[in-house]
Formats: sequence, structure tokens, C-alpha cells
Amino acid sequence: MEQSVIEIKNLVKRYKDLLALDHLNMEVRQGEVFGLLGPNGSGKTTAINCILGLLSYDKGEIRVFGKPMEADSYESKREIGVVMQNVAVFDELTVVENIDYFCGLYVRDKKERKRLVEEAVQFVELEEFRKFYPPKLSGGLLRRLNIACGIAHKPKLIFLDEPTVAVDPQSRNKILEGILELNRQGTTVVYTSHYMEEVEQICSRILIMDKGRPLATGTKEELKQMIKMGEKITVDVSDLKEEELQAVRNMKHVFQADYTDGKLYVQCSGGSHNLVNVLGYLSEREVSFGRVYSELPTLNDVFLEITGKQLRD
Ligand SMILES: Nc1ncnc2c1ncn2[C@@H]1O[C@H](COP(=O)(O)OP(=O)(O)OP(=O)(O)O)[C@@H](O)[C@H]1O
Repeated sequence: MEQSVIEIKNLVKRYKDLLALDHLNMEVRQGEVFGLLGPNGSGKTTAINCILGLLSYDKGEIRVFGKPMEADSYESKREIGVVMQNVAVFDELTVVENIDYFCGLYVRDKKERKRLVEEAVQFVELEEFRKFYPPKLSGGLLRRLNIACGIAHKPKLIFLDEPTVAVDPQSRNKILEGILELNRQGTTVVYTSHYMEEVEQICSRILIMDKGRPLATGTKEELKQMIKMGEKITVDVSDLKEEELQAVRNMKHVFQADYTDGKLYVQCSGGSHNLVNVLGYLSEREVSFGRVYSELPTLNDVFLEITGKQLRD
């Protein structure tokens, strides 16, 4: 079993009357890309700020690298990199000077720092922009600078809080690839997002949260196995009789079937050959059909089934 890098037990955080974290339990293991997935306002940033010792909390326990995390846990903090949602760089310093400043908070030796800063510049591919000032950078490039500032000192644990919000697709892909590369180099990553596709793409384990509460944790496969739905089939059918729809509903593994606007929607719970069975039945009844799609459940389906609402409302 991999070592725990973060352990949170029964964390409760209130902002006056608002319960922002309601008995949050969470464990992040060494070497994983851990995804914290939840809609806006579900408590992701609050959880991170508590873990970082930046925010006091009402109840619970937080351990990072096996030790309790306090405001003055400098030894642990030196091993942590943070890339927060809002870009926080100095407009009057160039790209290189900004990275050097943040790296300098952890690394005193100038020669060593020069090497680390250069590595960070290359890592986020800002070589052409070394001498640029932040106001001259596009949104995507600014994000990449923000990331470079957070990772230049080579922390063992990195928090990235929604690093791709309002970023163009090219920069977004670079950011996601960069995170995976850091992870391959041995860094443990905590990644928060309300974009389920990103979380599916890069995270090895995921905690789904809503209203400050942890709803489910596991690999994406484990999360999908928790829900009833296994496969969603859509078939374009111009004419389907009520008895035929009923027959589809009665098929093995089918738990819901609807027919609206010339489309037959079938939801299956596990099982294999569902698509073949549905199409086989339609052929047998000489029902003509057009396009056919089959989709596996997404994390949004998991979220929908657990909470009754869409992840992105
Ligand atoms: N400083 C604060 N004072 C009062 N309420 C706050 C404060 N910070 C956050 N909240 C509230 O606490 C809840 C959790 O917010 P938080 O920012 O942790 O959520 P989040 O999941 O990170 O959302 P987002 O993706 O929008 O950042 C929200 O209802 C938010 O309005």
C-alpha cells in the first residue's frame, strides 16, 4: 500500500452560518493524481486552504507527510507547491523574475535557483517570453507562468486549483500534459476541477464532493460501477409502437427505455451485447432504424445519480 501524503478526518469548516465543509474525509496517496471534483461552491478551495494551513477550521484532523499541518509547519510547506485559481504574479517583474521570486522563497542558493527557474521556463514552454511582463501575456500564457511559479522549487506535492479555467484548448492541453509529466517524475498531485472530462483524463483517483460533503471516492472505473447505469444506447427510429417500446423495456439488463422525437433511448445496467440485443429486436420486428450511438457512463452520470443534479448546472 502506498504511503499517505494527505490524511483528512472529519474536517468541518464554517463561514459564520454557512457549513462549507461537512465532515470531509479524504486520503491522498504517494504518487497519485488525486482529483477533487465538485460543482462551484462545493468546498474544494476551502478544503485546499485548510490543508495548506492557510485557513483555520472548526473540527477535524489534517496530516500532511504524516505530520499534523499547522500554520507554522514550514518543513512540510517547503515540499508543497500551490497553483491557485486566481493568477498571482507581479506585473512589474518579467516572466523569469517572477519565477525566480517564488522559487527564492524556498531555494536560497542563487546558482541552484537559476537552474530551477530555467527548467520551469522550459517546462511550461515560455522560452520565447522570458523577458515579457505579465500584462503582455495572453490568459493561457499567464496560467502557464502561474504554474511555473508554483512548481519551480520541485515540490513533492502540488495543488492545482482549477488551473484551466478560461484557458484556450492549446494551453489547456499543455497544462494537462505538464501535470502528467510532473506526476511521472514522482510528484503527487491534487487537482480540483468542475470539468469532469479533465478529471477523467488525468486523475488516478477521484473524490466527488457536493455542499462540503464527500459523496464517493475511487478510481473512475470504481465510481462508475457504483451506479446502476452501465451503457446508454440511442437509436434513431422513425416509428416505434408502444408495444415495441414495452418489449425493449422488458429486455434483460434494460432498466429504462424512452421514445421521444424519433429517438429511442435505452439505459442498461451492466451486461454485454445490449446494443446487439436491442438492434436484433428492432430488425426482427422490421422496425427501420438510422443512426445508432452507444455511450458508457461518465462521471456526470455518477454525479447525477448520487445527487439528482448535473455537475454543471
Ligand atoms: N471567505 C469566505 N467567506 C464566506 N463564505 C465563503 C468564503 N469562501 C468561500 N465561501 C463559501 O463557501 C462555500 C465553498 O466555497 P469554495 O470556494 O470552497 O468552493 P469551490 O468548490 O472551491 O468552488 P469554486 O469552484 O467556485 O471555487 C461556497 O458557498 C462559498 O460561497
